[in-house]
Amino acid sequence: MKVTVIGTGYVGLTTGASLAYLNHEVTCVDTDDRKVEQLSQGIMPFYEPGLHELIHMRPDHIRFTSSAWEAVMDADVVFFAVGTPANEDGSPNLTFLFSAVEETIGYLRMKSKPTVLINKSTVPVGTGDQIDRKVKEAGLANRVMVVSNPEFLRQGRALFDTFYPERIVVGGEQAASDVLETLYAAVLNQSFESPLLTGRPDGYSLPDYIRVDRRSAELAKYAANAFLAMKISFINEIANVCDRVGADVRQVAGIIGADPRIGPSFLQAGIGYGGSCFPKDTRALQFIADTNGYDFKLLSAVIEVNQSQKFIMIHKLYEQLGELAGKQIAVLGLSFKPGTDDLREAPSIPLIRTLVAAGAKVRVHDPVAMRKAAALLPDSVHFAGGILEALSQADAALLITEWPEYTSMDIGKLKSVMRRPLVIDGRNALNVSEHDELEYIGIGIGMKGTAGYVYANE
Ligand SMILES: NC(=O)C1=CN([C@@H]2O[C@H](COP(=O)(O)OP(=O)(O)OC[C@H]3O[C@@H](n4cnc5c(N)ncnc54)[C@H](O)[C@@H]3O)[C@@H](O)[C@H]2O)C=CC1
Ligand SMILES: O=C(O)[C@H]1O[C@H](OP(=O)(O)OP(=O)(O)OC[C@H]2O[C@@H](n3ccc(=O)[nH]c3=O)[C@H](O)[C@@H]2O)[C@H](O)[C@@H](O)[C@@H]1O
Repeated sequence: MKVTVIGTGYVGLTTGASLAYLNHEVTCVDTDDRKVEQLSQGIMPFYEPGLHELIHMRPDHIRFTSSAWEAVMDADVVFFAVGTPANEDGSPNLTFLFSAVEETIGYLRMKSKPTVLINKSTVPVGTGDQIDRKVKEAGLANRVMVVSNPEFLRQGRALFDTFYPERIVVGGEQAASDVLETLYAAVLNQSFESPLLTGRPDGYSLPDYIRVDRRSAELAKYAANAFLAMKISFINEIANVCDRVGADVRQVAGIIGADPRIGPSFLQAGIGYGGSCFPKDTRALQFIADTNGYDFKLLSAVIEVNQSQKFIMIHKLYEQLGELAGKQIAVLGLSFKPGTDDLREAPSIPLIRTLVAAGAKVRVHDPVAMRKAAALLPDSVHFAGGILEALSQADAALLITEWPEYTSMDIGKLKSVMRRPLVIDGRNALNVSEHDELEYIGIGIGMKGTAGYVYANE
């Protein structure tokens, strides 16, 4: 099929690259000329494992342009995958989406070929209906259909999630979802050769193709993210109780997660969720509920817990060091999670700003996100060329992102360069043994000193 993807961010580029790999003819459009120029030269605008290689596997099936005109005129389907960032009040900003929609509809007026408009951006319920109304007002109802096709990929695992999804959700009329079933046929019946080194996961079963109405598809996207965010805030609250009563949240999570009604995933306690989606989508759902006359109390608590959770690291640091002024602090990890250089809503940024404001000398390290972080952090922050340089002479180290480089660190070496061997692990990710003699503090696991774990009330 001839596919046009509008927006070449994490979602658009992943969608375009994977459909090109599956032998569709893909044109990716972006208003950012610099991005288009880079992509045309084979340079990735962001870090996503395997994406660069995937695009190079089908160079004849994918092209990049900043002009939507030709791409839309030729297309069987047009994806919208532009950003829907949060406004000040939490509502999603739909300016980019409607600008792309208006432009596309303008071109569709001059085209007789049937076209399906597929919205992949995360949008409030009713947005698809609004697009549909615009299509009808333009007199295109007989040849243009509008569907919602929410995206569930995770950054850092975008290709894996795209080739091996649990479900593909399509909201819209039957004829349009039939077109998408053909478009995604290779994924739905897994009739492609895996482009990923990992291959098809053991025990993987074919994805469900879920046909629903457009509004349910739109709401399901927010509901999925809100539920996952709720699991994280829940386990973080349990972790905070663990710290006070002398229990280990890792053990508690293991026990509750063994119940299939709860499930083991998204029960990793730490300093909370970040990224471009959970924070924005939870606020958006709260806004949607609110403006429709419903006070979503549970969701408000999820958001509130997450906002304070990151600062638990600072409290723990004060407890240990008393005063932060003049102290040297190493920060390991800047991106909002491993496998990405994305810093949107990354807890590292407010944490580092707080440390600097308290007078601490901060050295940071991240395997991929340092270049992007430079623009967001105070000038006094030192960007270390390596992990040991970051830790050198540190009074304490904060582990913010659980990159494998950090979790596999040689503890002996780490201790040998630090002034005080104090590590606060915001992800409970370090494997610290009895003999390490590290002052190790996690989230909801007490403090490990030479006398074993010590809890707040002991
Ligand atoms: N990042 C993620 O992991 C996921 C994101 N989503 C949703 O997908 C949507 C896109 O997210 P990302 O890919 O992260 O966004 P992004 O911010 O990485 O990329 C959006 C792209 O759209 C381009 N753009 C904006 N207006 C345009 C226009 N009128 N015409 C052409 N290009 C235009 C921008 O220049 C940018 O390159 C959002 O609604 C997000 O909530 C959904 C699932 C996963
Ligand atoms: O709508 C989106 O954009 C996407 O949002 C998330 O994906 P992503 O933000 O890439 O990352 P996750 O792996 O879900 O992690 C989000 C945050 O939660 C944190 N997290 C995750 C799991 C956990 O147990 N504990 C925890 O603190 C991570 O550190 C990270 O900061 C969802 O997992 C995707 O399904 C969804 O498509």
